Amino acid sequence: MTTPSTRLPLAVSCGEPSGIGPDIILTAWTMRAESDLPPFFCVGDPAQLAARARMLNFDVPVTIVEPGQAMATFADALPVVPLSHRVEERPGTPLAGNAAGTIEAIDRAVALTVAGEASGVVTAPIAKKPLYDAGFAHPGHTEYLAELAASHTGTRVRPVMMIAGPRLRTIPVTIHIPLADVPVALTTDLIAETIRIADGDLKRRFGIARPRIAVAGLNPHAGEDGALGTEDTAIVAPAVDQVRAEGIDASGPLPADTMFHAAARETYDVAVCMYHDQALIPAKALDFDLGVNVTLGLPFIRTSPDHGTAFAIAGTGAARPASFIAALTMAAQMAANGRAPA
Ligand SMILES: NC(=O)C1=CN([C@@H]2O[C@H](COP(=O)(O)OP(=O)(O)OC[C@H]3O[C@@H](n4cnc5c(N)ncnc54)[C@H](O)[C@@H]3O)[C@@H](O)[C@H]2O)C=CC1
Ligand SMILES: NCC(=O)COP(=O)(O)O
Repeated sequence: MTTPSTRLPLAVSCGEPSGIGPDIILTAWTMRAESDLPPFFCVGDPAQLAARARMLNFDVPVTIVEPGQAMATFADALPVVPLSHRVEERPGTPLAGNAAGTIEAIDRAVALTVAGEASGVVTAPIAKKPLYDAGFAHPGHTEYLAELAASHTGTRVRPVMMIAGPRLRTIPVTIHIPLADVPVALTTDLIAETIRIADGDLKRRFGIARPRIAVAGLNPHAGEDGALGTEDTAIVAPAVDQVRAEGIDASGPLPADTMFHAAARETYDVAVCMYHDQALIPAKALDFDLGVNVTLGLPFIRTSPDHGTAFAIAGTGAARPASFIAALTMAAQMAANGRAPA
């Protein structure tokens, strides 16, 4: 892996073409000066992006580039590294025929970053269902990026999702699985591994010298000493004990209902939660517009806005770009911190 550099652009994958990905990419580019945006290129279909710009009444010159030309182009035009697949412009309606381009954009953005032509990957949102229908066999970006990373490096990669906002960072140990499967999927090893990855990446990528990690219980009141479920004492607590013995500043299992209020949030740098909604509800409730989805544990930088494809407002001009801008800014900051995992 090449060490990321701030002298490189970020690679933005276009995401679901029928969603608000094109809207937020184009809007962010128009705000590049006022938002002091790090330069980026989009991996996407230039014709589709130009069509969306016209629909939004944006005067955005879309210019096809090689990645190496993006830095020089960014001030005057939106640099686009073109896909080999064409993408049909149909805001609000996901099309099965666009799936190949959506996936190619992720593949190319990762490949260019691994090859040292971009400082990190910022993904615009994908809709899961149209990709599943097209045969995409991964729950989401997070898991797919880990597979791509493993294929580039030859090493197993365990990806960890973190939603990071100005007021709260949370990590779900289990991600896109049915709620009923969560208790079975949770193991002491999985929780301990998640905490270790969080600890390592918060140090390396975010410059937090000794991350304070709060670990949520699974059950109400963290199981109330076994009276409300046994997983907290049998599975979660041993994971916390294990990582504490290794020197990590972890605490828990904590009752999830009382760990997200303002005073409680002052006591930790990240909350490790047991399932998707336990982590994402407080993060999005507090910081939806400024939340960033970061994948920890990868050998390259990846961020994304915390929101989805918002089909109902694609092409209308109603999509707010703030979370995408925060994702760009955070990726650039992580690149400036400059350390890839050992
Ligand atoms: N990083 C990613 O790739 C993510 C993808 N998704 C996918 O997005 C699709 C839609 O998911 P939903 O649950 O409906 O979540 P969503 O985030 O797309 O939309 C939720 C609500 O927030 C609004 N909204 C979202 N982003 C907005 C923005 N930038 N500006 C203004 N309003 C905004 C939408 O209009 C909607 O009312 C699903 O297929 C899901 O899998 C969801 C979250 C993240
Ligand atoms: N709920 C978060 C989400 O769907 C984003 O997932 P991913 O595509 O970044 O893995």
